[in-house]
Amino acid sequence: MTTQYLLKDVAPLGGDRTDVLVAGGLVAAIGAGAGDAAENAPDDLHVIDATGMVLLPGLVDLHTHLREPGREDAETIVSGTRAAAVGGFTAVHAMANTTPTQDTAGVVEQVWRIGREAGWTDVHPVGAVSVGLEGQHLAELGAMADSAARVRVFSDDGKCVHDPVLMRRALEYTKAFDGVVAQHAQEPRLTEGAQMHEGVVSAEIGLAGWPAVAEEAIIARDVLLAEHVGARLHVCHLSTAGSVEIVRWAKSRGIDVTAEVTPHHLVLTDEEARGYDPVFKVNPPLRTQADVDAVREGLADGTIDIVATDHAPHTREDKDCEWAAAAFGMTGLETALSVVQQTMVDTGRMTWADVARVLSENPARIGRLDGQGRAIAVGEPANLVLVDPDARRVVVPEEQATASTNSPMRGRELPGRVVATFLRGRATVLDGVPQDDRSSTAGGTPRAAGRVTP
Ligand SMILES: NC(=O)N[C@@H](CC(=O)O)C(=O)O
Ligand SMILES: [Zn+2]
Ligand SMILES: [Zn+2]
Repeated sequence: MTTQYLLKDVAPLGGDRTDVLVAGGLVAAIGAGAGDAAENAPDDLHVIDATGMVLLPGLVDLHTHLREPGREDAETIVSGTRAAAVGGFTAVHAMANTTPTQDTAGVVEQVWRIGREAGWTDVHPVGAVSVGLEGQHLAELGAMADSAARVRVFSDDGKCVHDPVLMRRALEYTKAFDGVVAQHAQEPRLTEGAQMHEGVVSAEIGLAGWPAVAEEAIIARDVLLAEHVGARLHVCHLSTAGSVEIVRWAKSRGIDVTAEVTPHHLVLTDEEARGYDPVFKVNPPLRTQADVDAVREGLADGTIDIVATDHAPHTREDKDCEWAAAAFGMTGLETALSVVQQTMVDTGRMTWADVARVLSENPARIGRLDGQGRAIAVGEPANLVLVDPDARRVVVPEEQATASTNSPMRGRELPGRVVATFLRGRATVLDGVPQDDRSSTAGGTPRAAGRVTP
């Protein structure tokens, strides 16, 4: 007998309060009498008083670095997906810049399978566009698409697919199986040695700059290529006002482009670099307040389709050093929803239904996922996250589930708390706590953090 959950007095998508029964892996009943639909086994009915809480479809991340295989000292598939569940996610896309690279059917199947055995979230490996992310030869895109991992998102993330001919070929190939190329838009020559955003702050503190045009030039080229080929394109971690304008223009022209913004680009600026703390070193770099304002506006008006974490865990050795030597990247899975609440919901720019759109529905659609990002309706798979928007907490990276501590939100007070996460009706998180040893119904028992040896 599997546990059934009755969420009492909950507000689906922030709307009217009602009761929701989760049973048999599904949303089994919605409405005042939902509890009556529970099977006659009171011991197995777990009632949650959800007064004041919001129920959303499980979050879907299109851009997560899980680091396994190769850098299990920074994160593993288990620790990263456990962190994702704590953050309210039920599916993540695992970026391809692993060692070995996720550029063959064998490697992506391995990542997918370890994720499935871990049971914290669905894991959808992203396939590399080029062999070894080297930008020379196309990887075996078709074989990855046809593999058990059913790859639909392809990216050399961390590196830009710079060669326009290779980019064109990738768009042509992925079009054949309804895949998408997710581009890390960074003109390499314009960003050689770059350490932070090029602007007033970089000039004042003496760090080499990464100009906005290095991002915008690639996005402009790629939307034109996508139009020419008739393929779909996804823009990773867009960060400048100019990028928002280009994507807005491309969409108005009917080009099949989608774009993401990270939580950190919604809230932090290049002013953070003044303290030379490498926790704020990230690619693309933190930009100016005008850029932050523009990406918020772009997200609110639908120009930017999704928020994706770009969760990029790094070891202390790779981060606790001088700025120039430190790795690019910051963690984000466990704070993403709070940052979106703080910057978009609590400021009146978006509703909770909009949050569901940008953190669940749209990323699931872009990744062509089944059973994720769906409406909260009777008969749908119970991939859900229960949020208490009135809670507040101070971020302590050492207390997070991720294996790394490079959170730029350290010490900040953020609104909102994930109370529970359900993956196909099984609670991966309850009362904010990951459910390491709960027995499961589908997909195996979640495994505790630590390396899974396949
Ligand atoms: N975002 C980052 O600063 N770093 C990412 C790579 C990437 O997303 O470009 C990483 O893999 O560490
Ligand atoms: Zn990137
Ligand atoms: Zn990334």
